[in-house]
Amino acid sequence: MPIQNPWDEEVVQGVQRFVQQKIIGRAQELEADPSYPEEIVSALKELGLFSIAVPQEFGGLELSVPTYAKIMEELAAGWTTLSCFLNSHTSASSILARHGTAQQKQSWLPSMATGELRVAIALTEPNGGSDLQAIRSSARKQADGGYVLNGSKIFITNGARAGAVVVLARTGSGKDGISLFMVHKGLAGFTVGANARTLGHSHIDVAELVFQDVKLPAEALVGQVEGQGLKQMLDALETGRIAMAATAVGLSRSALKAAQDFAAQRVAFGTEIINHQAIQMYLADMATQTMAAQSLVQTAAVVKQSGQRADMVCGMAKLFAGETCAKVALDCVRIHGGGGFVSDFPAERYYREAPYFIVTEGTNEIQKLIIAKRMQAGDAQALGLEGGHP
Ligand SMILES: CC(C)(COP(=O)(O)OP(=O)(O)OC[C@H]1O[C@@H](n2cnc3c(N)ncnc32)[C@H](O)[C@@H]1OP(=O)(O)O)[C@@H](O)C(=O)NCCC(=O)NCCSC(=O)CCS(=O)O
Repeated sequence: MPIQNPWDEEVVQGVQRFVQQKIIGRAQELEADPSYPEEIVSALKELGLFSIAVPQEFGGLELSVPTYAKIMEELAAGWTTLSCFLNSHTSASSILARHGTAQQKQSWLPSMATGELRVAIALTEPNGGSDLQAIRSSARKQADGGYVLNGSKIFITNGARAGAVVVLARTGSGKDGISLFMVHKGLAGFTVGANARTLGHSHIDVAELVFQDVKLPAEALVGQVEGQGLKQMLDALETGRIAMAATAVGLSRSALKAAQDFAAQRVAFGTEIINHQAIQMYLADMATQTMAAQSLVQTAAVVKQSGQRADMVCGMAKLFAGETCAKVALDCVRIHGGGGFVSDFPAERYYREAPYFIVTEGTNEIQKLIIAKRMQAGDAQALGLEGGHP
């Protein structure tokens, strides 16, 4: 019986064609080229991929979460950087689509859909990132209804190239004292600091953003309600975690393919190394773990699409896919032997890129805390994980 995939096949096939025609065989060269791949970003715009979470009435594709996840996987199977161009922008679009006022949607979403306006999300601060309630950036309400924003953010993906940023800031105390703001670049007092140098994805900005007495209009407050920012962001992070888990699956698939191809042509002890059981054991584990991660990511995407709270299963997908990716990338290096340690083969790049999926979008240790907390809340039962123990 054919498996009924939960994603939109036609859209996914279009992305697969793009990856096949424009990326496969070029990723090493693209990664090594220090210039920014404008041509590739433009192609992503032409494909409509900056509009994945934008409702159709604002010019978007309004794709389902399973389709989004599959697209991220396919892009990453070509070059993980492609998915990293899209993740925070898609999270920002979904925040506006789900929580923005009619006026906010009208003024932001059409230009975000074309990619003319790229938007980043800014959570992490110099004093920490795992504990979102500990943020220190503040937005003080003014007599005219506007706000004055102060604080700084670090490690902001696409932060330098984005034309605007969704900023998490304190407007009061406690968990209900956090709000989200749409902040345009170019506002007085908003500066972009240095881009961090990173282990992989050299074309993705990892920027510092500084806000010094930035005057925001009242309309900058997402949804025009204070105190909802933490929940709005935690909800968006569920999709962000699925997206990064799917990207990790794409990378794992590439590492698996590279390892298998190398093993099929490399000769040792009188035969191609793929004929040695030691190598077969690795390949079998890599394939099984990659497929398990792929299935878990799609399960998380289906749960998220259903509208129910999905942080437990999204945490599981991000945890498992991230750890699998790191392991599969390391095994790919092992199978390449010395060749895995030099940049002539992509194995070395996969190995440098993989740890990103352990730490991004909430570290994997944070995912474990979320999973354990939601088990206490009964989500394991809802996901069908409860046993028959009396
Ligand atoms: C670890 C955390 C989850 C800890 O959260 P807290 O313990 O501080 O908060 P909670 O008490 O769990 O929740 C507060 C409040 O929100 C509600 N909630 C929680 N989760 C959700 C959800 N998924 N959807 C909706 N609402 C949610 C919860 O019920 C509480 O409300 P009530 O009390 O019930 O009314 C959190 O701090 C966390 O996730 N930390 C990790 C931060 C993170 O992921 N950072 C990564 C940043 S982005 C990045 O890495 C770069 C990528 S980029 O795109 O640039």
